[in-house]
Amino acid sequence: MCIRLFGAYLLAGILLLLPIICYSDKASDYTFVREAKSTPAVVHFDYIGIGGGTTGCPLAATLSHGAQCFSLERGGSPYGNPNIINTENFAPTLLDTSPTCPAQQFTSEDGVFNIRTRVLGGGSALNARFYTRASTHYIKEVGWNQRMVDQSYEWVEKVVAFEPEICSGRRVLSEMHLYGTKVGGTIFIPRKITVYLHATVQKMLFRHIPAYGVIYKDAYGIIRHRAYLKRNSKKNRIVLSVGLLMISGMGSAFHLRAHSIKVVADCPMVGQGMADNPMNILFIPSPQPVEVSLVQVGLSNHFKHFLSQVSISPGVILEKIMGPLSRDHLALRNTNPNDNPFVIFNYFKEPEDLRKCIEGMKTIIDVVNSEAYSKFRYKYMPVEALIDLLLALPLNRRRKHANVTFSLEQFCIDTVMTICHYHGGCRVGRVVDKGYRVPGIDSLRVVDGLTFYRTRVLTLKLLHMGQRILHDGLLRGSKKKN
Ligand SMILES: Cc1cc2nc3c(=O)[nH]c(=O)nc-3n(C[C@H](O)[C@H](O)[C@H](O)COP(=O)(O)OP(=O)(O)OC[C@H]3O[C@@H](n4cnc5c(N)ncnc54)[C@H](O)[C@@H]3O)c2cc1C
Repeated sequence: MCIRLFGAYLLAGILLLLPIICYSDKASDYTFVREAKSTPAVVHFDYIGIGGGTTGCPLAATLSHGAQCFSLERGGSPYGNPNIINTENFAPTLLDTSPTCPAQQFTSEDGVFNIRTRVLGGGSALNARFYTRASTHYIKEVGWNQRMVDQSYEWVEKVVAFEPEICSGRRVLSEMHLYGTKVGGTIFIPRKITVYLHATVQKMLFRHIPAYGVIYKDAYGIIRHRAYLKRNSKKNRIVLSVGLLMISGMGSAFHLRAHSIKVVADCPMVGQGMADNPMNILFIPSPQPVEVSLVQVGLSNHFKHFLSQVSISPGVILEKIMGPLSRDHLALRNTNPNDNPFVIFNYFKEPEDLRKCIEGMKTIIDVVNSEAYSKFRYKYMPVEALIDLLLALPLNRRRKHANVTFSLEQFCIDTVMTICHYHGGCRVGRVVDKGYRVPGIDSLRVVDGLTFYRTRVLTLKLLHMGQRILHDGLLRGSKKKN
């Protein structure tokens, strides 16, 4: 599987591809978005969402139908930030290392540079805008409702996703996510959402087993804020992303005790099974100017289209492996939610992943050597020279072996990068059940990218999960059995 990327984000910064001013979104009037430092010390809500990212925003919008919903995001607003709203700043945003920047860099134990997001909208505010539908096989496998899935795709494709268009600029998807999410055929306008920015949740609060609230820190570093679930609410839930599970006391008891964390539930599978889609690239210098754009063509469904377009668009060609079999784990280094954890993905541990990478690279080389591509590369640079050029760049922190130019197997291993599609670590059936509950903790749902085990159909999943949680609350409200 290959994807064409004109300006792979890390390389683009290094290689200074041509900046072209394209488009920028205007900040919307978000009266429900506030700074955490100006908030009361104690608040009560029906739902508390931790993290205002790709998962958190649409979930909050969905859950706010008929309930008071509170969303806590550790980053700031993407609006007015030129690094986020303009496509040409894609690479500089990812290379920014300032303490509050939207893209918090980390390096996995594999020696591969990676990104954690820190901004309202999360990955949707930063990412490369590549969107695909999931296969019907996948939808059946995870047990989702096909009718609702189809409806959701229609909505996503009408409101959020759009056809690739060179120089169309970036859209901040969180705007769509916060304003309305379609559930069961209706667009809800989330008047009952309150979003706090620069609100870093420190941990969840448990009374015996039920989760009943969270403690969060504001931009001044003050940890006096508390948000509690309303006691008399029929619907109350905390919905969070995974990292905080361990800090809050859910994980391997052995690991938690090593960090002096009180064990709420011994869940040894939390953090296990982490995978990341490995990415390998070739950079092909072109005698012709290269226009900057993000990932806009996926070859899974559009391979023929891609090949037909190759002659007009030189640049970087990459391949990534979707749903790699190689997996490893995530563990805490300390109890600060802002610090990066220990993460190892063990890329290419499984021979099948390596086989796919070699196949992908062979396809890329065939494209580069094709007649159609010839005017977009220098004739005196054979593929070996392109590989040598790549090796001269700080792609990762891995050892480069002597045979890397001649062995595609070694090339894959030594030059592996990431496309930031890490997943696993809190898988359905291992940590959470099909309703995204940690068994035994009814007031808690864990929904984020780490609950995936294979592919990426996030927006769709959120629409589905929001409806499930709502439905669950409504059933509880009417005293029906769960
Ligand atoms: C550079 C890049 C390019 C990508 N390109 C694509 C692409 O083209 N197509 C695609 O489908 N996917 C892409 N992805 C992946 C996609 O964006 C992610 O899979 C998705 O955003 C994950 O959603 P999430 O809700 O799990 O996490 P996020 O969207 O990262 O949201 C997590 C949020 O939680 C907040 N948070 C974390 N801890 C706390 C805390 N303690 N308190 C309060 N808030 C907290 C974070 O600040 C963040 O905003 C890309 C990702 C990156 C980084």
